[in-house]
Amino acid sequence: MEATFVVIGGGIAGVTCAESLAFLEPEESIILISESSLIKTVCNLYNITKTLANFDVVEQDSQSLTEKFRNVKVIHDTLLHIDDTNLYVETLSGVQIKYKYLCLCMGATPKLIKDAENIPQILGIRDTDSVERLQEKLEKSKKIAIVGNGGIASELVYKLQDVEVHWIIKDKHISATFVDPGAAEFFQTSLTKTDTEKIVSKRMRYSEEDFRKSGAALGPDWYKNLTIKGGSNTPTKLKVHYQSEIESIQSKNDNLVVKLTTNEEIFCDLVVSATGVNPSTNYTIKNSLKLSNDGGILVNEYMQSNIPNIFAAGDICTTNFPPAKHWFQMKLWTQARQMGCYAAKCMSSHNKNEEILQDFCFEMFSHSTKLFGYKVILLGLYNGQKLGNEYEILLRMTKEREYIKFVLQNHKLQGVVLIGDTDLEETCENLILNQLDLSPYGDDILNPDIDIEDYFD
Ligand SMILES: Cc1cc2nc3c(=O)[nH]c(=O)nc-3n(C[C@H](O)[C@H](O)[C@H](O)COP(=O)(O)OP(=O)(O)OC[C@H]3O[C@@H](n4cnc5c(N)ncnc54)[C@H](O)[C@@H]3O)c2cc1C
Ligand SMILES: NC(=O)C1=CN([C@@H]2O[C@H](COP(=O)(O)OP(=O)(O)OC[C@H]3O[C@@H](n4cnc5c(N)ncnc54)[C@H](OP(=O)(O)O)[C@@H]3O)[C@@H](O)[C@H]2O)C=CC1
Repeated sequence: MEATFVVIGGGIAGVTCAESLAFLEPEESIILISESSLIKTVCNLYNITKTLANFDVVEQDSQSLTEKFRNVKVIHDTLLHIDDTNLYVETLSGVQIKYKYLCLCMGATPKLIKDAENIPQILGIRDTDSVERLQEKLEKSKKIAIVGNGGIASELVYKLQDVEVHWIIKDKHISATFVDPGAAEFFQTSLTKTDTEKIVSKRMRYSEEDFRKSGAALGPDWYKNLTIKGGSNTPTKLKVHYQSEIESIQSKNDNLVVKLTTNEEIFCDLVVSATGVNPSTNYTIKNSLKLSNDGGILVNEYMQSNIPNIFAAGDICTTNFPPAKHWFQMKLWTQARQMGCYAAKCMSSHNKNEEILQDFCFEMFSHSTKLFGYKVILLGLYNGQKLGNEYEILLRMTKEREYIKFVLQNHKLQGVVLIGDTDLEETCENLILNQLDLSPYGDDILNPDIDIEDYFD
């Protein structure tokens, strides 16, 4: 078997890459290798601003892709080996597929705490199977511990019902991968809300029917229609263990004893390790691909690895080019989609010997999500990333309504955190991109009596 373009992985990066190739190269053959018959696709895409987009994510039968694009073939199989000298891949079922260009989009797997190897009550979350396992174990649990202070932990803590939750975080404030201590304080009231008081999400989400197995990472609002309930008949109780790490976990008669670096001990039924991801390395290759310290395939500004006709996109790759001032990589859905699309453009341009222009999406970091029931928009260097101590912060907060943080350097906007319905995303994006001198406006820029949007119209 052979194809001009072979793409591996049925997650958002791989599927977007295959779809984009089909559009850009209608006369060339494309093979997508997906481990399952369900693939992730994006629909109802609309741009909120130049860099921010909202979209629905649906899991579709891979046949829909082949029906839509006659030059795409989907093979349900697993990549085992790449022979990059003779340009073919070998799969688990023994098929060899020759390629001219190969794009690796095999995502990542949860990076669990070390005790997980020996203790089955320590779980991670990545795909629908792992969530089902969590649901099953939770039903029998009265008390659980969650370790990690990023996206998954923040979402789980808000969603869990009928269980006592001990949230173990290294930092002085919650949700540290996304927000600063001020915003964490803003979220505090949400933490103590009862289930019925919690704000219902109105954003993109899966329907019950869509929530099926695919092996790919779950995405925005994955928990929306799920019941994630413990086995306690009392309402959810939460205790946050700040500046704590796990020292050891012992399993005693199906119960776990979690010892923290603060010497505290937690007796619980289950531990959820929400401690980040490791890029997939579940294949072999004849010559070496250069990897970053975190195991990601290093890619240049054209999503190209050190082996010229092997490209990579999404959670499996680590960017290795001087980024634009306001951009940095994070393992997120949006970036996986953008990289999948851009890798397709790069491979196609390479194939046609055309010049490649870097995509606008690498100009500025942008992320739209939901935390503790609030809309959260992060733009540019929203936490002062890359700025050292050389920046100022302007804040405006109205309890339970909005939290706005501007990060300024030399009176120019470098990043923002917008929580709640602020309607400021477009204005802020423009101010970051065009680096307007804001000194004439002073602190008035966040004066609630002034409509910033009008100001900069
Ligand atoms: C619980 C959860 C919630 C999240 N929420 C958000 C959110 O709200 N917003 C956001 O922006 N991001 C979110 N993310 C992150 C986002 O889902 C990922 O960044 C994104 O899906 C990565 O896409 P990908 O295509 O690179 O990888 P994946 O989705 O991991 O897809 C990789 C695919 O490759 C397949 N594969 C692996 N190895 C092989 C092989 N050897 N051969 C063939 N196929 C293989 C896998 O089965 C999988 O289908 C969330 C992640 C999780 C786990
Ligand atoms: N709403 C959203 O946008 C969501 C996004 N996601 C994405 O899905 C992926 C997986 O999510 P998640 O697992 O939460 O990963 P994240 O990278 O978001 O967070 C991992 C957290 O675990 C901490 N950590 C790492 N190792 C340890 C350890 N050994 N002990 C204690 N804490 C540790 C990290 O701290 P430190 O950084 O200090 O190492 C960090 O706080 C991420 O790419 C995430 O961005 C997931 C859910 C929602």
